[in-house]
Amino acid sequence: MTYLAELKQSGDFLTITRNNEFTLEPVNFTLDNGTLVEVHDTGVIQFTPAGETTKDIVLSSAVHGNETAPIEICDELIQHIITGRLALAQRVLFIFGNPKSINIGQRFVDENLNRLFNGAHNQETDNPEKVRAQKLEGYVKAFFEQGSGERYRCHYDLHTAIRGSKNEKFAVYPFLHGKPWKKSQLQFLLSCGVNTVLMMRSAATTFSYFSSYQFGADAFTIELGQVKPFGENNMASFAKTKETLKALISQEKVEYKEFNADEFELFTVHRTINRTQAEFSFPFADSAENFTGFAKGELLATDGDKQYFAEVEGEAIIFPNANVALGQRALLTVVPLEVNENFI
Ligand SMILES: O=C(O)CCC(=O)N[C@@H](CCC(=O)O)C(=O)O
Ligand SMILES: [Zn+2]
Repeated sequence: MTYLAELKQSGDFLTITRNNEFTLEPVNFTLDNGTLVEVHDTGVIQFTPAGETTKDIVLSSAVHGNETAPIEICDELIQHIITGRLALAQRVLFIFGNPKSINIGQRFVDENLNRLFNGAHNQETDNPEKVRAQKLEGYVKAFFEQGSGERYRCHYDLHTAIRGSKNEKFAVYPFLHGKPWKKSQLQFLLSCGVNTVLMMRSAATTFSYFSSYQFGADAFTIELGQVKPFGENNMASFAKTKETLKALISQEKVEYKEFNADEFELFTVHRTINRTQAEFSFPFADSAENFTGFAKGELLATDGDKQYFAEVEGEAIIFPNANVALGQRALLTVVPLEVNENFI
């Protein structure tokens, strides 16, 4: 195995992944502490500690290759695990989603990988992202289904946002089809430094929705900050996230402080505005931040000859992106949500 010795010595799975953009020969080996390391593919590495475990944890990053801070967080965790600096207490599957997009420093190569999950990759044309989405679904399926007995499943898909945000860190809580939102998961997010959460109201083709819907995993897309090139991230601003993820994977149990609704800003999606025409624009500048609120009646977007106006006082924008492919989401709008009986 050309890369096995290098991986064992350095733990630098990210470089090995970046040097093998589309495929990587599977290998496995055992660390001195008894943890089994299995490389399933480029960017896909699984750790199974010796002894009893109770949780199956998926940590993904680089689903968009230009979102480097989450990549750096996972890279460090993987290196610390392989070099013995961090001993695991739980099963963990790390995924660098789109290696080629990391190397070109772009959100994606041909198609947004994070719109190709939950079966959306089955559409007509084939491209590397479609092939990759199908493979990643298979690795996550195998990982969760390998776990025997009653086990806890979670998948945290780590991103950063294109624009700045009034709430620097926030999470997207995939639609749960009426199942209750979990306060314990909000406590995990708060421990990561994330106090702002959007509750989605419809099915999606995102990685986090896939794990939530298909395997009942507690899952989020977690926006940890703003897109920056490698080396330009202020890693100090991710310290709480790193520490919380480290505790999650290296401890048998993790205690979070008591839930207090006052510590959170919760939103629910008011609507999704898709780009259907080539002529699509926003009236606001590229510098407009996520969570910017609009007065009722203010223009939000123009799609061809259709104009969208804020329907609710304070309707706020999330993920505005006029450059998405036709038919894809160009804007989410959200309105505040209070903790209610659907939170347990
Ligand atoms: O900043 C943006 O416009 C997008 C940032 C990002 O990649 N967000 C995810 C959210 C996925 C979700 O809705 O769960 C995405 O757009 O894929
Ligand atoms: Zn992203």
